[in-house]
Amino acid sequence: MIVLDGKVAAAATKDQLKEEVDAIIRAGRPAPHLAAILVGNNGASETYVASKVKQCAEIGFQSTLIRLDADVSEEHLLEKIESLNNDPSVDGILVQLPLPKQVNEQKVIEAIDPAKDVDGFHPASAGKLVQGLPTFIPATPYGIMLMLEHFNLETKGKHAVVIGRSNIVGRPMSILLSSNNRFGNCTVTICHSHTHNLKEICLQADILVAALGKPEFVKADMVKEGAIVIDVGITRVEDNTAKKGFRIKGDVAYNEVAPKTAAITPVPGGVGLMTIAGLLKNTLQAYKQRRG
Ligand SMILES: Nc1nc(=O)c2c([nH]1)NC[C@@H]1CN(c3ccc(C(=O)N[C@@H](CCC(=O)O)C(=O)O)cc3)C=[N+]21
Repeated sequence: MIVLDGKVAAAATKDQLKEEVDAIIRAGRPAPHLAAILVGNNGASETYVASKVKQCAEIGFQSTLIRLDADVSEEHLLEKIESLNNDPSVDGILVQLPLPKQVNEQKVIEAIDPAKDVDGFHPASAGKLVQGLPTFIPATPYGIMLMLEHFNLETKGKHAVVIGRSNIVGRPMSILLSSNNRFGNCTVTICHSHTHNLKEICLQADILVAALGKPEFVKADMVKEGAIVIDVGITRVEDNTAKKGFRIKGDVAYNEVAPKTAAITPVPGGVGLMTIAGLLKNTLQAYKQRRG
């Protein structure tokens, strides 16, 4: 069994990015610039956005963090996005989700200039992904692809089962795995809350992607011997023995599942770190497309 270490794979991606940014800076050109909008003060969102900003600095990107109050109006948030759309120094725009209930998330996603849509959540980006056209791939599925690439795992012809059909992970992941490319060409089954016989379907998976957001949902009796297991879950569960008062749990019961697998991603330290690597890669891509 190999542990698909996100720290190792993300470091490799970031080293490549840093080299490219160094060359850009040496040429006297401006650095790629990511603008992130964080609304309110959700603990997990704070952690993720802080990590994104820090990692931008590590590879030489410029970043701007815009913080808005939890009770911000939709109108004000849309105005902020419009000003970032119109700011030529901004290459990528990220609005951290989830948003408070007075804001229509879909409206916000559609307000972002597709040329700066480094999350790949805009319907124009999602549509291109479905048609196999070049686009911004949502960061988590992109990160998983980079992980498969780093560890040189084969996907062609395999049966991939994706649990979860969200616009940010499950659905784009299933599209990528079924696409005609190096880390696709799978036969894909998408499972969700209405799926009958989930366990039997999971047992047929050569590649099992758990992206449903239920801690330790995937048990050993749902996993085929020798499968590749990708755990996208990151739920904070209360734990008074932990320093911060919580622990992070994946969607896979790691301890019982890992021994059966050929390869598995840990949580934390797996897909989450690759998600940020995917976002950074998209930001450099946006820079190149916008500024040559
Ligand atoms: N517009 C938008 N884009 C996103 O890409 C987006 C989002 N909204 N909302 C929330 C999800 C979640 N997400 C993560 C990013 C990093 C880690 C990460 O770094 N995880 C580390 C640390 C975990 C921790 O310490 O909490 C790990 O898994 O080892 C996890 C999850 C991005 N998301």
